Amino acid sequence: MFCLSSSPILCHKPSPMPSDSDLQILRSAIRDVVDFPKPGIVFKDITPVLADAKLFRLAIDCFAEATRAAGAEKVVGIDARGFLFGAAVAYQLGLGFVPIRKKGKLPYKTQSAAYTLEYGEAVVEMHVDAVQPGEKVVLIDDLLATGGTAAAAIKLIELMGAKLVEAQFLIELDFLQGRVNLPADRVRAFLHF
Ligand SMILES: O=P(O)(O)OC[C@H]1O[C@H](OP(=O)(O)OP(=O)(O)O)[C@H](O)[C@@H]1O
Ligand SMILES: Nc1ncnc2[nH]cnc12
Repeated sequence: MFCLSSSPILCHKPSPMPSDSDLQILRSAIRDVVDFPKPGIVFKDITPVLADAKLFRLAIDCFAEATRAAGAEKVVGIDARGFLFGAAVAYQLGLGFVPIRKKGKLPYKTQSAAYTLEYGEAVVEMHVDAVQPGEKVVLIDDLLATGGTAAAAIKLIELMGAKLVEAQFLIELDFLQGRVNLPADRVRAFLHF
């Protein structure tokens, strides 16, 4: 699309925020898989959302409208499911996309952060030049459980001097209270379980 605006975000029509009934349809498409990847975990499977064109668009519209409203200048997505939503949102809004990856996958100089999550522990990394000091970034992932992964990602963003304007998730597992490990006033989830 040709555009005269100096702000890339203004080049794109705002996406409509999905209605409550749309969110209900989206919620009912999330599949529970019991005892995956470990006994005792009820895994929230988003693949039925990804596979359905209308539902995938609804999910992207949720993130895109919130990201636009937050005034983000860049989208950061978490390996791997955060890439599926984050990259599409960045494209939709005309913003750059930055991957935070599991240890050993990024080729250039990295900053790293260790963390624990609902079913394990890991290390995530981000390229040292991926975000700029003062840059407004939105963090996107599919799911907030204990908040360990997102807290590590936010630590990387802030170590680089960028400003987290919002951390956004398609799903929040409310009973795990992951928000307490994050800046709760800048956390948004579209579906709650
Ligand atoms: O809030 P937490 O307890 O930290 O858990 C949430 C994280 O767990 C899942 O990622 P996972 O590490 O399974 O990686 P994947 O996206 O590659 O499947 C999910 O996509 C979040 O990133
Ligand atoms: N219960 C869960 N389902 C899907 N992804 C997760 N990541 C952490 N906990 C999860």
